[in-house]
Amino acid sequence: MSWELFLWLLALCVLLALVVQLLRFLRADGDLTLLWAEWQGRRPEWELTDMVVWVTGASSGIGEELVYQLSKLGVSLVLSARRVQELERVKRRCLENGILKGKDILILPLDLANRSSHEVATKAVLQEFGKIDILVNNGGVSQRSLCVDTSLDVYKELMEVNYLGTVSLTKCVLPHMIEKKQGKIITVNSFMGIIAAPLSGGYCASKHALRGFFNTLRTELATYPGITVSNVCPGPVKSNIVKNALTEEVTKTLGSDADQSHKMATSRCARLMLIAMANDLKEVWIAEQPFLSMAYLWQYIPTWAWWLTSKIGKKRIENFKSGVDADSSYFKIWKKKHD
Ligand SMILES: NC(=O)c1ccc[n+]([C@@H]2O[C@H](COP(=O)([O-])OP(=O)(O)OC[C@H]3O[C@@H](n4cnc5c(N)ncnc54)[C@H](O)[C@@H]3O)[C@@H](O)[C@H]2O)c1
Repeated sequence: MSWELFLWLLALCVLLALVVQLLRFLRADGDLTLLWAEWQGRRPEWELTDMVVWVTGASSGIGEELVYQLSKLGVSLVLSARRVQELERVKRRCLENGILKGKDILILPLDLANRSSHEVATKAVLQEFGKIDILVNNGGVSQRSLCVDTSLDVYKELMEVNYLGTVSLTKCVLPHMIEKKQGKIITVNSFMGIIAAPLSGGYCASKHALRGFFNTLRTELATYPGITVSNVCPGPVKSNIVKNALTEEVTKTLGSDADQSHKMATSRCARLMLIAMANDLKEVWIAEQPFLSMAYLWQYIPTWAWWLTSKIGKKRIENFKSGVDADSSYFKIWKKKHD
């Protein structure tokens, strides 16, 4: 074979490999490290057994689905949120579908905004189970309103619940993990902690703040390699987050159940979270395309990201003003093509 032919064949192979990778990327629903960990990494079924896992926001959406999947792994669970009845419903389902017994699940009502209660709650968990191996900071509230229209009280509430509440609970649990030199702190952040988008100024600020805090905490815990800090950043996932989103006033939530067909299945998001937990990944991005590409653009080509975000942003505001879900109408077209 001549050298020329060999080089042509080599170029063709490289091109084919690139096309295959591109096609894979178009179907990816997590960042490359996370998907690698799913393929080759530690399995949650081996890594997360016999642990005490405390999940906030366990009464709905991502937190609820996560505890169902955890209840099949043989862990002890602490379910926290504000509504006891909802937590009892979730506990019942855990017992019906999982391998846990009643004594393995503690219902612990908790309001993230009521910071003075966090120390007592932490003591209650330690009293019940003697340890806390994993804290999943999942509870949170979103926002749909323009900056010009939004009362400062809304921003205050978002920072109280999403940021200060989460930081407060983490600070209560941290001394225990430091004493044991062991633990995992998982915080459900958001794409809004990486990128920016109209209608979510306060939410975006609270999630950016969380990312800054937990990235700093990780550097401070460098002398404790047994304590790991993970930021989980989902894109749109099916849940009640938009329905419960705050609007211009702190007393007013969006209230309507918008079309969620363009969003990722909650079960898939929870499974990828378990992979991140089992493999101690520092930050993971969980989203279907085209949302996933937006995170890559913001991270690696911010000039293009700004250009695209301002184009999409205009449509997002138009949708919101005409009462349609901010994202569904245009991303649904992409999704239909690829389903
Ligand atoms: N669903 C998405 O598209 C999406 C995307 C990115 C990030 N997230 C994040 O995922 C996490 C879970 O949200 P979700 O999508 O499951 O929404 P959800 O509304 O279904 O669940 C939110 C949970 O947080 C709890 N919560 C709210 N305020 C609280 C408070 N003051 N004290 C204690 N608990 C409180 C709720 O009771 C509920 O259990 C949130 O942190 C959210 O920011 C969601």
